[in-house]
Amino acid sequence: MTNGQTNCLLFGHESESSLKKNDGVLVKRRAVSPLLARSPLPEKELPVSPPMICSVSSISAPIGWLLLDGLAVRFSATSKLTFVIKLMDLKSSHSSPVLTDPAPLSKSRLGLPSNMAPYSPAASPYSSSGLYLTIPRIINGKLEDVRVNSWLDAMIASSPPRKKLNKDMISVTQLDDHDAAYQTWMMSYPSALNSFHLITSLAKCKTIALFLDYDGTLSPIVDNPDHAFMSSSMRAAVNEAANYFPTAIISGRSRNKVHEFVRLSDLYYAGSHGMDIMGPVRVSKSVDKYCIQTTDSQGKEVHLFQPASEFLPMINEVYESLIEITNDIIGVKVENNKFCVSVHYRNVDKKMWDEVGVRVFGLLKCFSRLHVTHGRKVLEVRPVIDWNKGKAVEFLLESLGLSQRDDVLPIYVGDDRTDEDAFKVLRESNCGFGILVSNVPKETNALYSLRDPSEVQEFLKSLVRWKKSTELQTEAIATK
Ligand SMILES: O=P(O)(O)OC[C@H]1O[C@H](O[C@H]2O[C@H](CO)[C@@H](O)[C@H](O)[C@H]2O)[C@H](O)[C@@H](O)[C@@H]1O
Repeated sequence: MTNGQTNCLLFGHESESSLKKNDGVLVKRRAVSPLLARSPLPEKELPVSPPMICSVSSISAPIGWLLLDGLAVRFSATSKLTFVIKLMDLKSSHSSPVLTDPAPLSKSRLGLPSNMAPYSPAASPYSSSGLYLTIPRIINGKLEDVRVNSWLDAMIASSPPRKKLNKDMISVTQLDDHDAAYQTWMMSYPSALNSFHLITSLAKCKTIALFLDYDGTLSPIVDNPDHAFMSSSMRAAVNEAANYFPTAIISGRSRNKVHEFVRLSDLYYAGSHGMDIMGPVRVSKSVDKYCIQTTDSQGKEVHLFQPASEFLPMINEVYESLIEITNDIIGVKVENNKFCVSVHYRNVDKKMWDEVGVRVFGLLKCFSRLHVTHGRKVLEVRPVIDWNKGKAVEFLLESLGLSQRDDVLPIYVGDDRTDEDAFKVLRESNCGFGILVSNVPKETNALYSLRDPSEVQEFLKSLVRWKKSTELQTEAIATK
């Protein structure tokens, strides 16, 4: 590290910063040398004063990672301006407090030696309260401190650009930088396809339980949420996977809606971010007032678990109000997901995003038992209850008789912030792992990554091929 200008490389944007600091700039840094990235690496927090970010040019993402002389540095800024980052004074004493990984992989029930595990930093849980970083930016040629602390920043940062980069509009250097940033990030979150041998060696003699998110994981992100169809090849891949592994879809959509999209019967469905689960009849004898025994569309006995059932009238009321208060904003779509409501702003002019937020958060002031979380260009209004996709995974594992067992490997595949709850549960329990679907670097509690739904499909097919071949080998050994 040197004083003065330093070359930097934009890592793409991530969703939110966990950093809280009012005076000066606080950065998290992490070495990204290929050698180090393979082992659980302590993150260091580095308070920098005077601020290290001091002048501006061409970074348009509000939050992200920079590669500075081999160190990954997270930055945050309001998005409407562009930034140049120069390193002025790092004051790196190397004695700053060390943030260690809360779930050391060396203790993992996965049996994965720590030096083989892909490093994943301890991501902070996402919060809807926005960002907390003071950062200097240039306004009209003047350097000003800006407190970035709003839901608008979270709305802007909520989703990577979906459209393919237009190679005519963008320089080769920028394309190279984008790719280099992704490749560097993948050292920490390796491709689940490239790491397939490692994954199957972990899965040997274990029951894999599959948990799959829907939008952005099994279906590509599209402008109209009603058109987020699953391809027939993906349906076939999920169906085959469900023949070999207990499989559940866990979606933010209503359970009925996601079932309409997936149209497969041999799996379990959890809608409304896990607040509406139709699962197997539970072996547990404990009485739960939210759990009722019923039959599914095929007449099979199932358990229906709806921990937010008392919120139904409130959710319907807020849904009607949200339609009313946003109907003059072109492009807003309000979706009733039964126990939660989505307010989509993907098709709203960016200039109006602020207004969408003002109205949604304004209305929510009258509903203290509801809160808002951020998804991909969507505000999700949900009951304030201690339930999420992570709890849904735990609930389903227990229902299937697969919890607290060393011979079970749960794998959760998802692309969005609400999936982080599930990644975190698996990460902290050390019994399985998450796979983040993303084609841009993001902070995550997942262990592996896949670029897009087509890679998810390939991964599912590979799991089935592997399972079939191990079964054949076992049969061959048995008949010898
Ligand atoms: O948990 P998920 O299954 O991923 O559901 C999360 C939200 O997914 C849907 O919205 C997202 O996908 C849409 C279709 O591609 C896209 O138009 C939208 O911008 C995305 O946010 C769904 O419509 C929401 O209700 C879910 O909350």
